[in-house]
Amino acid sequence: MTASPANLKLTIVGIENRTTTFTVEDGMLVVARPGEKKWPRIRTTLGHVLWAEVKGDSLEVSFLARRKSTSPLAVVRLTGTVQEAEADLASAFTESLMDAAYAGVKRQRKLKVFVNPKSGPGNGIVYYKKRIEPIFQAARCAVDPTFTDYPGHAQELIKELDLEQCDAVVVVSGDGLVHEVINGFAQHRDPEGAFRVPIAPVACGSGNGLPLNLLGPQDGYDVCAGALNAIKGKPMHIDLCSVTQKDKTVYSFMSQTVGLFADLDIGTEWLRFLGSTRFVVGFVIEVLKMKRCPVKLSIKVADSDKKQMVQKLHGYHAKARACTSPAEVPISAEDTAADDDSTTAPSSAPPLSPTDPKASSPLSPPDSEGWSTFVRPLSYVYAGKGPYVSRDLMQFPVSIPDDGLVDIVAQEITTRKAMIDAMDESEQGMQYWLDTQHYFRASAYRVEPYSPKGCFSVDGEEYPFEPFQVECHRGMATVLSPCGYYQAEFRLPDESKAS
Ligand SMILES: Nc1ncnc2c1ncn2[C@@H]1O[C@H](COP(=O)(O)OP(=O)(O)OP(=O)(O)O)[C@@H](O)[C@H]1O
Repeated sequence: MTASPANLKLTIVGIENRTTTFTVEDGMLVVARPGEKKWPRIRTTLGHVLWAEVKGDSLEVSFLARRKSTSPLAVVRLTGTVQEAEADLASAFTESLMDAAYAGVKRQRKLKVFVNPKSGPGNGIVYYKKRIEPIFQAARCAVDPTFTDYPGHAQELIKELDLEQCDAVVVVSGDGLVHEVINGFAQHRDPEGAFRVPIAPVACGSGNGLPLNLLGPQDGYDVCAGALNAIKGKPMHIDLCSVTQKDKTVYSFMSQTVGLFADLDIGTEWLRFLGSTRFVVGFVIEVLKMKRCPVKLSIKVADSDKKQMVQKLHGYHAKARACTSPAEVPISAEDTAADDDSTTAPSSAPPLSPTDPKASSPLSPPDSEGWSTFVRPLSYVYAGKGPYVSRDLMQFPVSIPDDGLVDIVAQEITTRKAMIDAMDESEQGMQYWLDTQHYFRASAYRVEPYSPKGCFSVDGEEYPFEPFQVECHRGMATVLSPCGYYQAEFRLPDESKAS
């Protein structure tokens, strides 16, 4: 049989004594099972095929598929007996199907898996055993699982990771355990080699910013989509931020915050049972308190024009989508402010409305080294990489994965109503357009508290409320991604209304 993915077809009668026809057409696997009542015709992309083989007279085809376009992914494993007359055709079919399903991807990855039994509402172990492990087994991956026993357990083990024996580190948890893995890599005897090992997050926590950014809002919380990404995702570089306090440095892949959102992150541990709703409830509680954030914020600004930042994002996405492989995703010179002139002043004044009486820049002029100071009273400072920090909040909508710039939101004190209203479409990042929400892209920034009391959160984990400096390091870590860029759509407000 001269099988190519365009014309593959196999009809056998050996699966549950029914005639089953497998067809590959237009990059899809179609399985027709006329006698099957519940799911007679399954259609799924070749990328969702986990395994296909004939061994002796046994056929197995395993894949992920959705019953409806909005359903989560489910594992389907079809096994049956192949008659002697069908054997050659079935072997040729499964070999061609596997070639197409794993084009450009190493089969049977070696996966180091961490499962946090305590993350989010505490479903990690159940999800792992019932939904994730069967996918790894179907794909014949070599899996080394650890159920973490205490905070810091994953970090201790990752420091000693045998890099030769690991194609990816899978983190079945929230963002806190990813933070541990990143900092374990930094302490590895070969940190450069360790940071080349890609991380594949599978969402089981409360925030799950990283899986949302990599898999998008539809699949971000789908543990099957996360498992598939671990098996087939392609390496994508992301920036890390070093956060230095006194003589200690930690690495942050997602966020650093002081003020309202830090109080929320740290102060709502008791609401963990609510899952991601914890952050919505916590936000309302903190807005009602409306505390000031007593800090001095200094920034090495690269960009602060909101519309231009959106246009740059769109330019980046257009190029990224034109690439077939994440490794090819380019960053154009005009998108890479971190390269040469990251210490220059903002390209234009922040977009305050023309009638705003305070329509002067909220930043002091830059000093000789390019540092400016934010000069208005603050409610919070929220900085980070990656658009989503949780399902309900696209905090950094114009973030680009590896351009060496960290996004910084400086929220000026405003009314409670304005803060609550702004959260209305915060899952689409619409708070970005608030006049009182100042947004900078920067190579570095510093925060110096004026008061001894407060909370400081890095990737959702608590750190001392003491001065800190952050520097963004271009492409320092690696994650797995289905497409090579953050999957979050963000438009100019007039475009959003038009659609
Ligand atoms: N067995 C364990 N018992 C208690 N804590 C643990 C255990 N294993 C890991 N941890 C810690 O649990 C903390 C929270 O984990 P994680 O961030 O993964 O979940 P989450 O907070 O629910 O999610 P998110 O960070 O996305 O909001 C991390 O600081 C991690 O170190």
